[in-house]
Amino acid sequence: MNREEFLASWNEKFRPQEDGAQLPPHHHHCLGCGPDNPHGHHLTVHRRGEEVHATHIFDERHVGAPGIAHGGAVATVLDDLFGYLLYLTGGPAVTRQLEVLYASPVILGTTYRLAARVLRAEGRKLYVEADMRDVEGSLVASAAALFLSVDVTHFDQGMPR
Ligand SMILES: CCCCCCCC/C=C\CCCCCCCC(=O)SCCNC(=O)CCNC(=O)[C@H](O)C(C)(C)COP(=O)(O)OP(=O)(O)OC[C@H]1O[C@@H](n2cnc3c(N)ncnc32)[C@H](O)[C@@H]1OP(=O)(O)O
Repeated sequence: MNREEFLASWNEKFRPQEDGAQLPPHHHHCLGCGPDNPHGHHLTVHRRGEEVHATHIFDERHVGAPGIAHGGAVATVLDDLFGYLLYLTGGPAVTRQLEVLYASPVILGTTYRLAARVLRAEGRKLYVEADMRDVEGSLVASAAALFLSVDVTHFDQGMPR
């Protein structure tokens, strides 16, 4: 994707999103949510009020201990979910710090429900939190993160030269 395409898709993504709307992937190859990434989680995320929600099933591509999701894969999904809050706050930001609490093993092939929300915004800083629960509602993981808002030129660093 070149810079012009990037900017065009950016403006489209950051339009206001109605409550209940399915939110667009960060981009088509995003590890968390890109539909065209064969290694990815293909996260599908909706706006629910001032939160973002997703349902996810980890599979053998995400294995750590046998039958259990790798902690890095769980962190990927939580971090990517945070990235969807940016559609509600209205501008780009990136993860500066991420803390994950692993409350119980995340079992492959099992449905989990995730939700994330903004706790507070202070200038460029966005403090966010998320939780992941089993279908009975028990907490299996939670995360807290600091995102820092960036100008779109931040992403020039990854553009092909
Ligand atoms: C190609 C396609 C396109 C299509 C379009 C879609 C693309 C979508 C892309 C993006 C959308 C989101 C996608 C989400 C995906 C999931 C999230 C990720 O995986 S993000 C990737 C991982 N993260 C990084 O790669 C960041 C790497 N880090 C950096 O680049 C820098 O560190 C950065 C930009 C985050 C900050 O650098 P500074 O130089 O701007 O900031 P300083 O000056 O160090 O700090 C700013 C303020 O923050 C405070 N601060 C810093 N750390 C703090 C901390 N731990 N606690 C409290 N305050 C802290 C500082 O004290 C300072 O505060 P004072 O302004 O002085 O008041």
